[in-house]
Amino acid sequence: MTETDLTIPDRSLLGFPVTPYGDDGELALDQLATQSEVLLSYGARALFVGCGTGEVQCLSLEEHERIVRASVDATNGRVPVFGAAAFGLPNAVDMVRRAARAGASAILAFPPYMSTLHQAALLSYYERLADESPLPVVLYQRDGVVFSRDTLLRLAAHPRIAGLKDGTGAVEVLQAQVSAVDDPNFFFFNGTPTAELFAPALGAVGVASYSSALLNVVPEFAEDFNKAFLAHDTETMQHYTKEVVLPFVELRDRVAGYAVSLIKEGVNLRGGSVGPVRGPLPTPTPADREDLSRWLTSIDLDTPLRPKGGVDAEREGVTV
Ligand SMILES: O=C([O-])C(=O)C[C@H](O)[C@@H](O)C(=O)[O-]
Repeated sequence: MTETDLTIPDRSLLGFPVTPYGDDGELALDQLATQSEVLLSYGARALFVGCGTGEVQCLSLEEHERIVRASVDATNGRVPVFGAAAFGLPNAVDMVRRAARAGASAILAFPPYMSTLHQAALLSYYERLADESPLPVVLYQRDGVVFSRDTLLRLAAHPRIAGLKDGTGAVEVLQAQVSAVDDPNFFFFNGTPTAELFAPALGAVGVASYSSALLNVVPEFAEDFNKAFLAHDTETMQHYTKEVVLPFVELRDRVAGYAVSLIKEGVNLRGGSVGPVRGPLPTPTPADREDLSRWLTSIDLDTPLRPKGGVDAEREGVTV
C-alpha cells in the first residue's frame, strides 16, 4: 500500500512518448506537447516521459527534468506523469528529486546496473531509492533484473513502492508475483517490447494494464486493439496481431534498438517532426525506413498524426 494514490485505473492503456529533438539536436518541447495530446486523446491514462521509448539513456539529467516539467505543464493534471530514475543510485536519486521538483506524480525505476544482480543487491538498491524518493516508485523488471517472490514482497511492503512494470513477458513469473503480492492497489503492468503482443497472455494472469509504444505511431490501431482487449475479443486481437503487430515486430527485430528507433521514425513518417534518435540508438537504414512506410500504408495509417477528434483529424479508426 503506498502513501500516495496514483489514481491509475485498473486495465489502463499507458503512454511512453518519444523525446522530440529539433533540427539543432536539442529538445523540442513544443512537439512533446503535441505528442501528449495525441496519446491522451487515444486513451493513454498515464505518461511515462523520458523513459525507454523516450531515450532515457540519451538524455542528460537536466534534459530529463525539462521533459518532465514540459509534460506536466502540457497534461495539466489530466493524467499522472512519470519520470525515470536510472544510472546508479546517486544519479537515480538526483533524477527522482528533479522529477518531483518538476511536478511528476511518480517514478519508473530502471534496473540499477548493466549486469545481473543477486536479490539482496536488488532489494538494497530499490529500498534505498524508495527511502530517498518523495514520489511513488514503480519497479522495472527486465533482462537481468527479475524479482524473486521474497524480494518483491519486501519491496511491495515499502510505503513508496507502488508497482511493477514487467518487460520480460514471462507469464509464469508474473503469475507467481501477482499471486504473492495479492494487493489490488499494487500496480502491475505489462511493459514488454511491443506490449500488444503479450497483452492477451499477461491479461489472463491479471496484468491487464499495458504500455504501448505503438500508441505513438498508430494510435488509431492501439486504441482499437485496447477496446478488443478490454472486451476479451480474442478473434479481433488475433486478427490485429497477424495484420499489424507481427509485421511491425519483424521490422523491429531487424536491428537491436529498433524498438525505439522505428517508433520514432514512424512518428516522423506521419508528420510528427520529432527528429532522429540520438546515438547509440541506431538510425533506421533507408531500406528499413521504406519498409516501415510500407507497413503504415498497408494498414491504411500513413496519414498525418492528429489528436483524436481534432477538426482536421483525417481518420479515427483502423481498417485492416
Ligand atoms: O520503456 C519503454 O519505453 C517501454 O518498454 C514501454 C513500451 O511502451 C513497450 O511496452 C512497448 O514497446 O510497447
